[in-house]
Amino acid sequence: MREMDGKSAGLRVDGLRVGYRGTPLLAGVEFSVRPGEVVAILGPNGVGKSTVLKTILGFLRPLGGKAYWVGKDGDTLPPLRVAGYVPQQAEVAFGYTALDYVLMGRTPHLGLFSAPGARDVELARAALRRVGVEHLAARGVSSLSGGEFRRVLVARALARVPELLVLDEPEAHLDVRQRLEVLALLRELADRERLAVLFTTHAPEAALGFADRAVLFFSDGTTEAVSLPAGLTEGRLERLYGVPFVRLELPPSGKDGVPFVPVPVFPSTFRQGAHRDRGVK
Ligand SMILES: Nc1ncnc2c1ncn2[C@@H]1O[C@H](COP(=O)(O)OP(=O)(O)OP(=O)(O)O)[C@@H](O)[C@H]1O
Repeated sequence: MREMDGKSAGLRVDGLRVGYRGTPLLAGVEFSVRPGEVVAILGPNGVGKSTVLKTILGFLRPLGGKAYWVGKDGDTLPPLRVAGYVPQQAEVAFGYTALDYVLMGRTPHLGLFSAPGARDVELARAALRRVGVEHLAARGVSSLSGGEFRRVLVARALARVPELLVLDEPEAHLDVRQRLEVLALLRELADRERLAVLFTTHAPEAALGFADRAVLFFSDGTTEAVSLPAGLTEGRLERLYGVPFVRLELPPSGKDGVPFVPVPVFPSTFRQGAHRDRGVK
């Protein structure tokens, strides 16, 4: 891999400050995602995870710092130029088939006023095939299950033939098996096709099972990038969510097995509603 100013190819996020109307939510966001790597962002509701993704992609202006893509040949580009994006919420377009919907992912490659051609259709079909739902090509997107629609959204991002895949809570609202399959697909896209993959999640076990590193966004506005599995300690998770965690050690299951899972412990004070009385007396 060629280096530029000592920097590997991939996404670089340098001292990013994000927020709205000049008021920062998070500062000093610093991490990288190289081709073939999966990086997970973890943090409580409302801390700014989606805001960071949108800022990296250029939909929002940074309050400070920058995010850029270093290409294989050393060129620096805005990340949006090389990215496929799977938003947290996507409009289900009534009247569109899954194939039409995935074809929308080709839009940045089409000339002004030009319709998708045979190659666009082939790339869209290939994207549906890669996520295992080519058989749904002719189905209306509004008739798809949550899990099927998630895969179609990933296919729409892949139809751009991206080098970077950015996903906002890709496994939200899915059952355990579907979550596993979507996360395994992300790992496979990184391992087999050398995509750089960045995703947000509320599940520490999703990061532990499938990511190389995690970036933690704390509610005090600070952030920390940690290696996995070692960096996802009970102490850091408690600081992240304000809930104690215990470590469940797992039996060795081969060299790639996850050695432990952090489990949240819901304190009895919450069960009894005591937290609502805190500070009242
Ligand atoms: N357009 C906007 N203008 C002003 N504030 C906004 C805007 N969009 C989001 N926010 C606020 O910024 C904060 C961070 O929102 P964001 O969606 O980035 O959080 P998140 O970490 O992705 O949350 P969740 O886990 O609930 O999806 C929230 O308080 C939200 O209300």
